[in-house]
Amino acid sequence: MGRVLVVNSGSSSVKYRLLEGDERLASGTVERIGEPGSPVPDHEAALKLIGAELAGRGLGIDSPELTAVGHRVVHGGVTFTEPTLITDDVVGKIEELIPLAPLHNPAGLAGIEAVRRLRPDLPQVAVFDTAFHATIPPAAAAYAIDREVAERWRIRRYGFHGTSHAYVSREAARLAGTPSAGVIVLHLGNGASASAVSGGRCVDTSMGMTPLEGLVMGTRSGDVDPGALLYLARTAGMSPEEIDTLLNRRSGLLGLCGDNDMRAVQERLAVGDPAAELAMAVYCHRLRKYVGAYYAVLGSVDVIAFTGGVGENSAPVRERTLTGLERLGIVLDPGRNARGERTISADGSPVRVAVIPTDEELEIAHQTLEVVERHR
Ligand SMILES: Nc1ncnc2c1ncn2[C@@H]1O[C@H](COP(=O)(O)OP(=O)(O)O)[C@@H](O)[C@H]1O
Ligand SMILES: CC(=O)OP(=O)(O)O
Ligand SMILES: [Mg+2]
Repeated sequence: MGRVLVVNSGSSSVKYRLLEGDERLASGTVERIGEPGSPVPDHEAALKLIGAELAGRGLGIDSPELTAVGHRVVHGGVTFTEPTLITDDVVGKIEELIPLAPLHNPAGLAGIEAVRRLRPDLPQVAVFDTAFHATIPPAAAAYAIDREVAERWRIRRYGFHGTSHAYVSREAARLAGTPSAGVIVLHLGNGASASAVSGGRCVDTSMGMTPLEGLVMGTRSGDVDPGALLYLARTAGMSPEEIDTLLNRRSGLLGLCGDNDMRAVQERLAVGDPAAELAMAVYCHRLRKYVGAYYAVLGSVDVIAFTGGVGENSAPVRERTLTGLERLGIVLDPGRNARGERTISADGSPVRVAVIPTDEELEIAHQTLEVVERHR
């Protein structure tokens, strides 16, 4: 057992948790980093706030009881397929990957550097979002573009939210009672991704080279015809930066109806708002398509698991995504779904449908301790 601080740096938030074994000593979130009008201009400022909060409770980075710090690092490229003890060399390699994840990797690095300045001796571990997806076979990982270009520019499917997909698929297999289970995980937060997992190994995922491909998200488009982007560049005269902003920040639910928060979309649905109806319809249609695709990829599915803020809390999304799929052996129980029970499929449904709250921080803590103990 040891005491671990977990720092989960997202593009605009930092979540932290201090754990002793599985016991939570402190936790919190700093949000809206760098947004207009926010009191927190950047990740460094967020980390200072967190450091001060912990120090104020006698639990600061300088406390001798602290065994290690675990950081979420979003992009590990092909370089990192395992949680990794941080050294100067590792930091350099994470820096080299910044062009692949310009919004996310600098945030992870800021946390690592902040701790190193205070406690250069303290073991730190990077836990990569991409690592769980390293097992995806070439048939699913390669894009059908010129091989030389793809290799030179490292263009392939990496996948993200791997810590969540790993944790939730393991819980789902436990629920199914067999480690060889076929599992489809639907991680639906602000970012959203689906994965197909067979016997604990990921075989496909919806996010790609960047966290933009796949499902409809709060502000990100997910799948779009790449031809449309060429058209916007050539004919509409949009710059790469403008297209980036369009797809990452002005699309998804926000682009379709003006609200990126699923709760707001649902409230507008209740009063018959047509833009909210379209947003919900596109969101759930995309999800349903990926469920069908991953069903075929796996060949046999034991559990479909919903997780993330939307997956854990939105009965309407779960219902719209999976109703009418009885011929695939997916039989939802409307009462259980409305109550958000752990199992929301009907008794006797060949495929179990489950709501499994994700816990990225706990998973990062476990992986961090494993790495630190291995290096002892
Ligand atoms: N009761 C709820 N009903 C529907 N959606 C919800 C509910 N609670 C939270 N959400 C949605 O969850 C999303 C955030 O998910 P979360 O996993 O917390 O995000 P993050 O990716 O930042 O960790 C938001 O779109 C929010 O609307
Ligand atoms: C990688 C990614 O999309 O992360 P988030 O959902 O935290 O933005
Ligand atoms: Mg999340």
